[in-house]
Amino acid sequence: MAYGGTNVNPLAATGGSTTVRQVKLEKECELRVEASADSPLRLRLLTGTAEIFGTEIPPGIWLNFPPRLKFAVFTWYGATIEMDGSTETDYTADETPMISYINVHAVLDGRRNRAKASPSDSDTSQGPRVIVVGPTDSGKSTLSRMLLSWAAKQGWKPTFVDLDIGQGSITIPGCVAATPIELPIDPVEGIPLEMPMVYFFGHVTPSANIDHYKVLVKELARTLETQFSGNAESRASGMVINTMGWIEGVGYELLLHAIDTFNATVILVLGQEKLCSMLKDVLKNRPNVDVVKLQKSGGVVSRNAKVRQKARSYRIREYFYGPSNDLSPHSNVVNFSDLFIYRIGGGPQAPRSALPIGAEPAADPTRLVPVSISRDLLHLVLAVSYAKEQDQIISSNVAGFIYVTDIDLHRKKITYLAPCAGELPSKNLIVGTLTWIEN
Ligand SMILES: Nc1ncnc2c1ncn2[C@@H]1O[C@H](COP(=O)(O)OP(=O)(O)OP(=O)(O)O)[C@@H](O)[C@H]1O
Repeated sequence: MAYGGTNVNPLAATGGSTTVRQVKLEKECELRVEASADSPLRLRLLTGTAEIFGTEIPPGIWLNFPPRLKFAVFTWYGATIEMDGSTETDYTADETPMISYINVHAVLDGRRNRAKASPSDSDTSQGPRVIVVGPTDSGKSTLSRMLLSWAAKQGWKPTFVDLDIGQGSITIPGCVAATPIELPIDPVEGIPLEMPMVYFFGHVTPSANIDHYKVLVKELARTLETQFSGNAESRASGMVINTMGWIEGVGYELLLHAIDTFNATVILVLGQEKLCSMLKDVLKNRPNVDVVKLQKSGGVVSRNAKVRQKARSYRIREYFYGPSNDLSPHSNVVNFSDLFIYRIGGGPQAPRSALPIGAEPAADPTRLVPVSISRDLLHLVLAVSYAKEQDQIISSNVAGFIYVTDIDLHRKKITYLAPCAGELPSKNLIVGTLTWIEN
């Protein structure tokens, strides 16, 4: 496999701006923008062709960007862009790693074509299973997005798997999820939400319950495997798997677990030599696995803990109210007895009397524990499980989420916000530590 590469060295930043203006981009250059926090920004393509993270911008049409969105408008052949509104920052860069990224896409495309050509052979009919790894803020989600959009543009239907429970892009935080990508991803609306497969972990870091996290990753992989076995098109299109930025210690173990569980065949390592050489070493006996180092883009914006927390809140808000406040969630009041709430993990595994002398009862990380309704549930986000039976809850995907807005202990009533009116698809709910303060 041959992958090219270039250095990253952005041109001088021009800082934030508020005027209507035109920006001329030379071929293979990009305009990097951070939309302002409190005023609108719109942008349109005047001449040439350009794309935002792999999705072509339609000529002449104004695109409206939500506050704080960070993105780049890249052109392969040259373009003129018009911007209207204010930005925190915007500047052009003439050195990007885009050539090396598109080279990766070309290799993946070849593999998809080979897989398509032999649909009945179970070994060769599998398209590339790409996993993108690297430290926090190395551009993993962005690269995943580009690879998916370029593939979709060519008619493939790759599956996007997002294992990043902190800053995932398929649904709310605290979940591992997958969805087929049938069209290039909309630069403003993001990943389409028609039919994602979502498993709720309920925490924003896997360290809250490593075993539970692994169980969910396995369940997701198992479900996708079943879907692939009956769908040659999805199988040939393959997967792009986005991961967390936790790459040390247990985080590294979880990366290896994900590589194994999804049978990844291409590992793209962004911006870290050490991780790349560790992975090459540990996978050297697997000739069908390629470990490829790629440059991190100079445009990737670092986000501190506060910014990440805000982004999580924003994702939850977006789930209930829509990206442009275009959805109307419903507030419902039900009796405590109408819902069965569970958490995963905790509680002694076996009574002390059943253990060998001297052994301490350990908490079972994957035990289903019924939760009695109290004011502790206030402001928590709960998942509605598809499971019909209790013992299926841990291995079931979820239908959606509710947000607890009031607990009336006296009347034994719980008030919650749900994305739509009517009864919940199931009474079995899962709770973790995912909170949200609506503002
Ligand atoms: N070339 C670019 N120009 C401008 N902004 C960019 C560029 N590439 C990425 N970004 C922005 O930088 C931020 C971080 O990128 P991204 O989310 O891809 O990183 P990550 O490695 O997935 O992060 P995490 O630490 O959450 O795993 C995002 O807001 C993204 O839109």
